[in-house]
Formats: sequence, C-alpha cells, structure tokens
Amino acid sequence: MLEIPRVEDNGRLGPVNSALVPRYGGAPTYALLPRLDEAAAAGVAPEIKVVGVPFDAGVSYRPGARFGSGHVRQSSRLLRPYNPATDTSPFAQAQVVDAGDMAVNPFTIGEAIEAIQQDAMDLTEDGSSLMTIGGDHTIALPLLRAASARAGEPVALLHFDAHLDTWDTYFGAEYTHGTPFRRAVEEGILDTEAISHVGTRGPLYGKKDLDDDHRMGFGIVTSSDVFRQGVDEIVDQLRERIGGRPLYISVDIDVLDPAHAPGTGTPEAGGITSRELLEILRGLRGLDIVGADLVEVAPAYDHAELTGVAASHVAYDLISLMADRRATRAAAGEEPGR
Ligand SMILES: N=C(N)NCCCC(=O)O
Ligand SMILES: [Zn+2]
Ligand SMILES: [Zn+2]
Repeated sequence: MLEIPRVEDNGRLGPVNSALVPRYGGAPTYALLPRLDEAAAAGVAPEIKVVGVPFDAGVSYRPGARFGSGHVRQSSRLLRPYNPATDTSPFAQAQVVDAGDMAVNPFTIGEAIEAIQQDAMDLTEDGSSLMTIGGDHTIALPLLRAASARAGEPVALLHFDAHLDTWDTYFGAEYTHGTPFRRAVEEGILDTEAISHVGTRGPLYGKKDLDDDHRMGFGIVTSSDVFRQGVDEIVDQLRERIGGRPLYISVDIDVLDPAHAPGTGTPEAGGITSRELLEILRGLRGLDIVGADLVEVAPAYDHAELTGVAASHVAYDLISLMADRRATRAAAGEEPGR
C-alpha cells in the first residue's frame, strides 16, 4: 500500500496533499478527504460525514441521478482546504470524512426510503452531521425524518429548488422526487413556522399547487425575487424566519439555471446563478444547521463537469457552515453535536 500524504491541520486528517500527489489520480473521495475507515485507522473521530445515495427510482422525467454522488466526488478533486469567502478551514474545524454510498434498493422505493432513514440514524449515532449527496429528491424525506429524530423536534427547512416538491402523488405513488416535502409536513417533522423554498420558477400544473403549498406553511422566494431583491435582502428575510431553530438545508441542483447546471433531470429556464446560490449559503453562517443534502445531479446530461463542479462547491460551502457551527459551539463549551 502506498503511503498517501495528507494535509493535517488542528489534529484533523484532511485531503490528500495535492502539492505532493496529483489530485487527478487516485480514488475520488469527496474533496480527496479520508474515507471513514481511514479516519478510524488513524484514530480520529469523524464529525461531518459526506455520504452518497445512488438512487433515482423516484424521478418523473429524465433518469440518471443515481450516478450523482460519483460525479460530484469526481468533480470535487480541485477543492482546496481554505475557504476565503468565509475565512474558514472547514477540514481543520471539523473532521470531515467520506462515508461512501448507501446500499439502496433500486426497485422498491419504500424499502430504499427505510434503508436511507436507518443508515442516516446509524451514521449520526456518534454525534456526526451528514452532508448527503444524491440521488433524486425522494431521499430528502428519510433524511429529514432522521434529522428531526436526532434534533428531538421538528426542524426548520430551507429548500433550494426550481420546484416546490410539495405535490401529492404521481401515478398514485406517494413517495417520489416531486412529493417529499408534502409528506414531511404531513408527518409533522417540519417546523411549519420556518419552512421556505428558494429559487422556484417554471410552469405548474395549476394555481392550486401554490395554494396547497401556502396552506402547508411554506414561504416562497422565487428565482425572480433573488434577481429583483438581491442576495443580502433575501438572506435577511430567511435568517429572520429561521432564527435559532434547528435547520435542515436541502439543495436540488436544478435551482441553478440550466446554463450553470445542465446535468439534471427536470431543468427549468430562468434559474439563479451558482454565484447567487453560494452567496446566499454563505449568508447563513451561524445558523443551527443539523444536516444538508445536495440532490438531482444527473451526469449523463452534464458537459465539462459544469454541474459536478457547481455541486461540489455547494457541498463545500454547506460543509463550511456546518464545520464553523460545530467549532463555534465547541469553543463556547457547548455540545459539539449537530
Ligand atoms: N425534484 C425535482 N427535481 N423535480 C420534481 C419535478 C416534479 C414534476 O415532474 O412535476
Ligand atoms: Zn427537487
Ligand atoms: Zn427540482
């Protein structure tokens, strides 16, 4: 076995040292971080786990998001340890590891959902936070179940997406990528005082879609709102609504305009830019983020890793937020968890 030199900072095992080893070779873990078993062998305890969910049996249009986690990992090789946008070093503030992919049933959606929920519970047993890489948006439901179980209360939700994903059924099916957030509201796992969609746009089935969504408690910041009001104003509104609640962030990569993220299954014109999305995320610093997912990357429709690179950077800024939050809590002598 070759000895692989890694960046070590603050007692934590970081990415492969790309000043010594070509970053385009070797196994593509997320950001070239150590695998869970490598961290365990080195005797360091994981604090944030990146985990993939290769599942796309819930899609209503183009398939292929089952390959999303692999594509995001491959497109994450160029990420570096220091995040100048927030002046943070996420991999030094928290031990981040790649926990691999969940083994989910591609034929039985119900079984896959149960397995994702159980795996999410198992992976967070030690107090770790999850950064999940999908997979289609169906997977947000079991991830939210696990997040609210761990938080011990319903969680606030920030949902970045072109779509509402609060529809009821497709072909009679209740568990699909267009329905996770309606199910989550029905199950009582969301704090409906603080749930918002950001970046929505595109044609709907009817005005009732919006009425139902509003009745469930969702606030909406559309893609045009981001354009017309600007990032800072939007960030202020979102922070005000969320306050100190435990917050789950779900990012569907199709929130970005297809020019920024063509590699996805249900593209809609008129989306926000990757710069706008990253800036909104950076504005959420200090909020009590209990977990996040990044879904709907479908590499078959990608070009030149545009979508993969955007997705890997979104995950990097989400990890930066979670790592910073954990470090701030630890410094204040509070429980490091979530
Ligand atoms: N979650 C995503 N990406 N798309 C949902 C689209 C549902 C529909 O086809 O109406
Ligand atoms: Zn979605
Ligand atoms: Zn979507």
